[in-house]
Amino acid sequence: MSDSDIDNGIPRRRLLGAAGAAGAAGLVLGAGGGAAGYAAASGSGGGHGDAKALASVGSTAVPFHGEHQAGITTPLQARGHLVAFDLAPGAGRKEAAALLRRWSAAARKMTAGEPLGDADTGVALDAGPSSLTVTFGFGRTFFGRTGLEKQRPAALDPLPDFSSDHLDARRSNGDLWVQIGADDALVAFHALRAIRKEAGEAARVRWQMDGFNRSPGATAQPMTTRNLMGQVDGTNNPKPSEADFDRRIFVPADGSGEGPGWMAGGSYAVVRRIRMLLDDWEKLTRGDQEKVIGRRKSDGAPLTGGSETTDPDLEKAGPDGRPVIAADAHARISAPEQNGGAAMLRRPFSYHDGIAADGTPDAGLLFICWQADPLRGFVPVQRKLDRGDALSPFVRHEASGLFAVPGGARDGEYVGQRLLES
Ligand SMILES: C=CC1=C(C)c2cc3[nH]c(cc4nc(cc5[nH]c(cc1n2)c(C)c5CCC(=O)O)C(CCC(=O)O)=C4C)c(C)c3C=C
Ligand SMILES: [Fe+2]
Repeated sequence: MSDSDIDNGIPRRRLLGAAGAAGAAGLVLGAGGGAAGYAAASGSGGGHGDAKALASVGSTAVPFHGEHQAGITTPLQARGHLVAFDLAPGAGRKEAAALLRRWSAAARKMTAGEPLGDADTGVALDAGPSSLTVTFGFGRTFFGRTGLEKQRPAALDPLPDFSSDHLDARRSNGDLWVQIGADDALVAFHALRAIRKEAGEAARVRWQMDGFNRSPGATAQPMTTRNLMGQVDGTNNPKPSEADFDRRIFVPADGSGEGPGWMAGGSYAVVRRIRMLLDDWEKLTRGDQEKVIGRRKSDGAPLTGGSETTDPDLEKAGPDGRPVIAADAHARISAPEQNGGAAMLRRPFSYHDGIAADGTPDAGLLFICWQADPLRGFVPVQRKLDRGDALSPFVRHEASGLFAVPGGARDGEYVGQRLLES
C-alpha cells in the first residue's frame, strides 16, 4: 500500500453502506493513544442508497509508524490475540528479517483499514480499522537462532522462578511474539489469520491466547475496565501525562539507555496467563473481596475513602487499631512506594477458554505489563506478591513470557530492522 492510498487517515476499504463522506467521523489516535485528529471516513460506495456513517468504533485508526510501537499506550481494545512463534528449523536471520518485513507491511495496511490484496480472506471487509494494533516482540531464544547473541539485551534474562508458579512451558516464551488488539472481533481475527499466513515456512505457532475487554460504548462514559473478578482494574497505572512515565515504560529513544541501541524507544513486555479460581473467589462476601484488594468493588475507591482516583491512605488505622488497607492487600503490596519505586504499565485482556477438566471455569487474566526494565518493574513486584498477597489463593500463574519489543518503525522501515540489519 502506498501512503497515497490513505488520505488524512481515511482508509479506502469498503465501509459498510458508506457511499461517500456523509458526515462520518473517523478518529485517528496518536501514538500516545490520545485523539490526534478527526477525518471524514469515505467509502467507495457499497451500492446502498441509505448511506450510513461508520460508527466511531470502526473508523478509529491507530498509526502503525511512530517512536514506539502501537499497542502499548493505546487504550485497551475489546479483543486481543497473543501469539508466540518459533522460527522453523533452518530459518535464521535472513528469513527472520524477511518475515518481519512481511509482517510489518501487512500490519501497516491492516491498521489503516486497507485490504491485503488478492489473498485477503475478506473477514474484515466492511469494517474500518477499529483501533487495530499489531505489536511485535523478540523472545530470548530468538537471538541464538539468528546468530544475534551479541545483540541480546540483558533484560531478556529469564524471569526468576516464583513459588506460586504453575507454568506450562509449552504455553510460555517463544522466539517471536505478536500482540493483536482491535475493537472489533472480526478485524482482530482477520489480522490474526494474516499474521499466521505471512509466517509462511519461516515460523510456526508455539502458542496462542485469545482475550477480551469491555466494548467501547458499553458504559455511559469511558471508565477503567473491570476484570472477571468484577474489580475495577487499571486505576493506579502510570499515566502518560506523568513526568517519569517515559522513563519507566520505554527504553530512552535517544539511545542513552543501558542495553543494545536497537531497543531505543522500545519496551519489555511480561506476559502471564493468570487463571482466576472464580468458584472460590465468588464464595467470598463482597466485604472480604474488597479486603483482598484494598479497594471498593463498586467504584474502585480505596477502602480509606474518596473516589477511584483518591490516593490510598496506607497509614490509616480502623477503630480496632489495624490498618484499614490490610498488610497483605494486593493494592498495598504492589504499589511502587512499597517496592522501591518499581512500576509497570498493566495492559491486560481477560480470557475465557470454557470449562476445565475439573469443572471450574478456565478463565482469568492475560496479564501484560510494559516497562523499560523488568528488573525495575514486574520482577520486584511479583517477588513481593509471591511472598504474601491476599489475592494469591484465588489466582494461578499458568504461563509466562518475556519479550523485547523494539521501538516503532519509521516510515519505510520494518519493525526490528535496526536489530536485523545491524
Ligand atoms: C507483578 C505484578 C502484578 C500482577 C501479577 C497482578 C495481578 C493481578 N492484579 C489484579 C487486580 C488488581 N491489581 C490492582 C493493582 C495493581 N496490581 C499491580 C501489579 C500486579 N497485579 C500493581 C502494580 C497495581 C497498582 C498498585 C498501586 O499502585 O496502587 C488492582 C487495584 C486497582 C488498580 O490500581 O489497578 C486490582 C483490582 C488481578 C485480578 C490479578 C491477577 C489475576
Ligand atoms: Fe494487580
